This record gives sequence, C-alpha cells and structure tokens, in this order.
Amino acid sequence: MPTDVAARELVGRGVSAGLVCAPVLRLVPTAATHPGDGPDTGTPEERLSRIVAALDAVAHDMEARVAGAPPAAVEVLQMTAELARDPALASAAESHLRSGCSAEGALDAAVEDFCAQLDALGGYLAERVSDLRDVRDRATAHLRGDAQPVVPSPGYPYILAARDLSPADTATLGESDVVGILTEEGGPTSHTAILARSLGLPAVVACDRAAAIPDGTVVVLDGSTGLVELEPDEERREAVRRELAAPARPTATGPGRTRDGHPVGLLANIGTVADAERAASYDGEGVGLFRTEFLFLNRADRPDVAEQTAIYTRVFELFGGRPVTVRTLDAGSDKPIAFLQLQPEENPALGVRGIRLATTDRAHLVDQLTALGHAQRATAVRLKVMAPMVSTAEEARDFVLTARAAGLTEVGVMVEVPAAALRATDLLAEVDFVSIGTNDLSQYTFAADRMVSGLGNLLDPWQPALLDLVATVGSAAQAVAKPVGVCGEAAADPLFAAVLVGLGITSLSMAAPALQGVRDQLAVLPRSLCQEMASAARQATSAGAAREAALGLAESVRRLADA
Ligand SMILES: C=C(OP(=O)(O)O)C(=O)O
Ligand SMILES: [Mg+2]
Repeated sequence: MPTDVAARELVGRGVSAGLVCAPVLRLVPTAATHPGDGPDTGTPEERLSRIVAALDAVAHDMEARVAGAPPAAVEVLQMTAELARDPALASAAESHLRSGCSAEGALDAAVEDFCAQLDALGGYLAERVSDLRDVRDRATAHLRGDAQPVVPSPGYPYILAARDLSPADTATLGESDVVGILTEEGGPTSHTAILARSLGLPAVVACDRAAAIPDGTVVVLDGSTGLVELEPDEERREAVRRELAAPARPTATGPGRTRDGHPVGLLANIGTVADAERAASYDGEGVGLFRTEFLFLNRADRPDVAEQTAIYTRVFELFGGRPVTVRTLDAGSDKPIAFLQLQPEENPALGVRGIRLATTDRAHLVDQLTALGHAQRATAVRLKVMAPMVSTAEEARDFVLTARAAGLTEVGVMVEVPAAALRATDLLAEVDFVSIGTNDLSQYTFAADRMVSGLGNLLDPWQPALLDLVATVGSAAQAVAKPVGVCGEAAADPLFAAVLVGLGITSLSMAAPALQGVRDQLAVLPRSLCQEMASAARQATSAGAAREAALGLAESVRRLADA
C-alpha cells in the first residue's frame, strides 16, 4: 500500500454508529493558510467595510446552502451564518483595526478573542471554537479573493477524510457521494459528530493520522468501535458487504421506551433561544438541560429579572406542557462574567464555580430563580430547575430552599462531582430529582481536563470507574423512586444510552439530532438486556473492553431478531 500510514489499523473515537467499506478521499484543503497575514492596505474604515463584506459573504454562502439541506444541516448552516453576522465580531475587529491591524489581522484577532472566551466556558460552547475559526478561514478566503473549499464528488461512494470538517463542509453531505467520515480532530459533541449521527453516516473522529491516508485507500470504518482497517482483504470486504445488504430496520417514534415498554424520557439539551426553537421541532419529550450561561456572557451588568423572565418565557412557550429543565448559571472564575467580581484563581476548574458562586454572590441566584418563577407562571411549562456543581447534601438543601422560596416546585441538582455521586442517597433526600453531567463527572473522577484532547481515553465515558459512579447514583435514585437523568454528551451514543438505562437512569438528554438514534436503539433492546449490558460493561477493566462487552450483547440480540 503506497502510504506513509504504515499501520493496517487506526483507532479513533466512534461517534456515529455504522459500518462502511469504501475508498478514502481527502477534503480539498479548507483552511486559509496563515490567516491574519494579509496586506495592510486602505484606511481603517475601508478595511472594516471589507471585513463586514467578507463576513456577510460567508453568511450568504451558508444561507444559500440551506435550500434542500436536511433539517440538522439547516441548523448548522444557520448557526454558522449567525456567527458570521454577529455584530460583536465586526465590532471586535474594528477595535483591532484601530490599534493598527490589517483587515485579515483584525479579523483573526477578533475571532481569537471570542475563541478564548468560548474555550474558557468549556463543553458545548468550547466546541463552537472550530466553527468560529471556520468562519474566519472562509472570510479570509473572501478577503484574498481565493476559492471556497468543496467536498469532492467523484461519482462513486467514498469515505471523506480530513484533519477536521467545518459545518459548511458537512452540511450538504446528505446528498453527496460520502458514505462515511473520518477526521483527526473533533469530539462527540462536535458538529461533525452531531451531523453524522443525524444523517446516519458512520463516523470516526480523533483518529490520529487520518488525514495522511492517501486518496483511494480502501478502508473499513466502524463508527461504533472507532476502528479503521486499512486495505482489508477480500474476505473482510465481502463480510462487510453482506452485513450492509441486510434489510433496514424500521425506526421508532414517540416517547422513549425499551422493547418491553419500560419508559425512558428522551430530552434535548439547549443553550440559546435559537437552540430551543430548533429542538422544539424534534420528536422529543422536552428539555433535560437548558444551559443559561448565554444570558450572562459578554456584558458588564447583570441581566435583571424582567430581561431574564422575557427570555425564559420565550423558551418555555416553545415547549407547551412538556418539561423544561433549567440549569442555573454555571460560571466560574475562568468565565468572563464581569458583574460577579470573581477573584483570580490558580485552578479555576476546582474553584468558586457553579452553585459555589451563590455563597459569594447570592443575588444572581435569587434573581434567576425569581425570573424562572415568573416565566413558569406565565406559561404552561412544567418547569424543573437544577443547580450545577453541587458536592454535598447541604449545598443541595440550600438550593432547594432558595428555589422553593421563589415558588418553584420541582427542584434538583446535577451530579458532576464524585463526592455527589458517592453520597447520592444524601442528596436525593433533599431534592426531587438528580441529573448526571458525565462531561464534568469524567473530568473530576479522572483528574483529566475535559478540554485536553490528548486525555481522551481517560475521559471516555465507558471507563468502568465512571460506570460505577453512575450505577451508584442510579441505584440510590431507584431506592427512593426519584428520577435520575443523564445530560452529558455520552447520552447521545445509542449503545451507551442502553447501558445507562441498565444502570437505572430514567431519562436521557442530548443534542436534539441524536434523539432518533437513541430511541431506535432502546426500541430493540429489552430492559433486562440493558441491565446485562451494564453489568458486563462494569465487569470490564478498561473502557474499550467495557464497550466491547456491551456491544457483543446488543449484537447478539440483533442477530437473533434478524434470523
Ligand atoms: C452536562 C454537563 O454540563 P456542561 O457540559 O455544561 O458542563 C456535564 O458536565 O456533563
Ligand atoms: Mg458540567
């Protein structure tokens, strides 16, 4: 094989289930090389109007691709257009122009300012960094008069390989020759993963050297295990073809349930009003996590009760009588929330963040809960409210009392800290429900920064230690018959979702496009099998073995059903 990728197998992270065998083609290079290096011509006003025109051209380009694009792609394209049109971006570029930057330099500096803020916020917001840099690269190409990148259309099915894919690259994959996706970068919450899942395209991300595989190399890609086999022999290719020729299974609709009818709430994660609008149109049972940080970012003054009430009301109206679970502000000293007057900290992830802020600044919590109470009374919503980063039963009790004083009736806490998981029984005695945030629970269990991609194995939700903590919380909740959700990104993986059900989890919250895959998976597995999968996974001694054990059991059922 004429390749500098010597291995016959590569392993990445499977983020969209499915098996495919096809040649690899690489994306025509997308990123503008050395963004920010453009010439320094024209007055600052002229440079600003060139930047605005370039950003506008990017927004138009995204909008032009919307027609005929699948719903999940529309979402991504519109979000990218919104990023390009954000007036804050042009005004940040303007201030860099005033300090003498070229048009390209000012655009680059403005984008990097925003990226630093998003990075500090972590989670879903941090993954928008690559989207923003893509906007910059496209706008830079416009400033330079360069052509915009395209996905190849060779006229035969192929696996698209790249260092990373931008929203615009992936948005129209539904109608292309692409039958699988393989990237070196990206995580389970990246837009590539979300879109791949919604389009049913098998995808593997975080796969070292993926972009070095030469065009034309035939690979078998498994979007469940993350395994990529290079130049498999004819016998293997034939086995994959046979598997793919098997008849398609029907898709499930309505509330989530296992094959034997055990109900599992399927809910959406949202972080903005626009997210809420999109999520409301999916077949889901409500919202399991409404991240409210967007209301507090990039402003010098705190949003007052009236402003917050208006926004919560808009969101609640979208969901009618469905439950909406709002998480109170999850900020810390690494987050640019000016009015909270946070002290600098050496180690912000372990500092005054989440509910701990209420001890230093109670007003923001009381205002937020008051606004939520007003919005609840103005709508038909079933409001559930929960606090982030709770570690002890005392913190839980204090939050419950404060929320009840604001007239809120369903009050819970997130379980994101190992101490909270280990003493879930104590916390559950105080609250109406708990919701496990696997993103932070992994980070704190493994002492592994969730933003460091090199720590992916420790942060793998299949780690048996994480499963043990989830099981502890699941059993504690079952013992007192209280709901226990999972709202970390791991809930979007259909196989992992089945294991969560086996661990006693009663609802799963995820990016809306992932709902269908999880619903379909649960619909074919009886609850008893989910429990067997969970116990097999917990008996394993590594993340990989845990996954294999669960997958083996799920596949045995599928084979029986197919026979
Ligand atoms: C859902 C979670 O919260 P966030 O990702 O917003 O920190 C989590 O930690 O799993
Ligand atoms: Mg969290």
